[in-house]
Amino acid sequence: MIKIDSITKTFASQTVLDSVNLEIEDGQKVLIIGQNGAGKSTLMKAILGELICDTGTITINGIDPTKDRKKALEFLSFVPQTPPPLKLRVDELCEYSIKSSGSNLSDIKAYLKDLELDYDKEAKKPFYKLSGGMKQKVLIAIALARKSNTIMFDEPTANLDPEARDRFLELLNAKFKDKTIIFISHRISEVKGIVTKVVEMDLGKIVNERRIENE
Ligand SMILES: Nc1ncnc2c1ncn2[C@@H]1O[C@H](COP(=O)(O)OP(=O)(O)OP(=O)(O)O)[C@@H](O)[C@H]1O
Repeated sequence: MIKIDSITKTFASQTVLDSVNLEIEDGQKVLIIGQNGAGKSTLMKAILGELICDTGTITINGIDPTKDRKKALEFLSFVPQTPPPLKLRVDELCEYSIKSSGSNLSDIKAYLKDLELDYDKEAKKPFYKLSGGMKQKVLIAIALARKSNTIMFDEPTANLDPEARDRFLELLNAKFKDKTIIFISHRISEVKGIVTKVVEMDLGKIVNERRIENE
């Protein structure tokens, strides 16, 4: 369970997170929505322990990510909005994740296959030379293969074509029903059919929270 209790963060004179309270139960599929600059990515950074808030607390299964980041990150996988320009080859990147997280190559390959990317064909290419959509697929497969119980995606479908987006959602629905999943997206339609709760942010505040029934 993720518990966010009254967090506030101010940069210079701008309050980008303003007394944010949120509880995410195990297995929930949460969409965080809001306009550019609403504070969505900043909230994710706070959950990941990358950002220390001015006030308030966050716990991931009881662990404060700013105090024991290593332990908190065992529970979390994250796919960023912008893939980093890594010079590592795809196989080296996968190897690095396998070593640091205890995942395995056959899972990564299987998820890439589900996303219609042939690992063997791309393995020797430097990551930065892949197309935007291919990079996103590699990062998604690596994140899914980690054994964490929560997966966070910042705009996961931004670089995916409609067919790849459908495959990504099918994969989550088929194999990740038990995981806690947090999406940031501008459109509910991008993650339709999977989300169980929508959290709307505006100017650093949560302005609306609603549950969604998926048939
Ligand atoms: N390190 C920082 N220093 C100063 N201001 C920052 C920093 N990080 C974020 N901000 C500001 O905080 C506000 C919220 O940014 P954030 O990236 O969280 O928004 P967002 O909701 O994710 O937006 P988008 O939909 O455009 O990705 C913005 O006004 C941004 O300029």
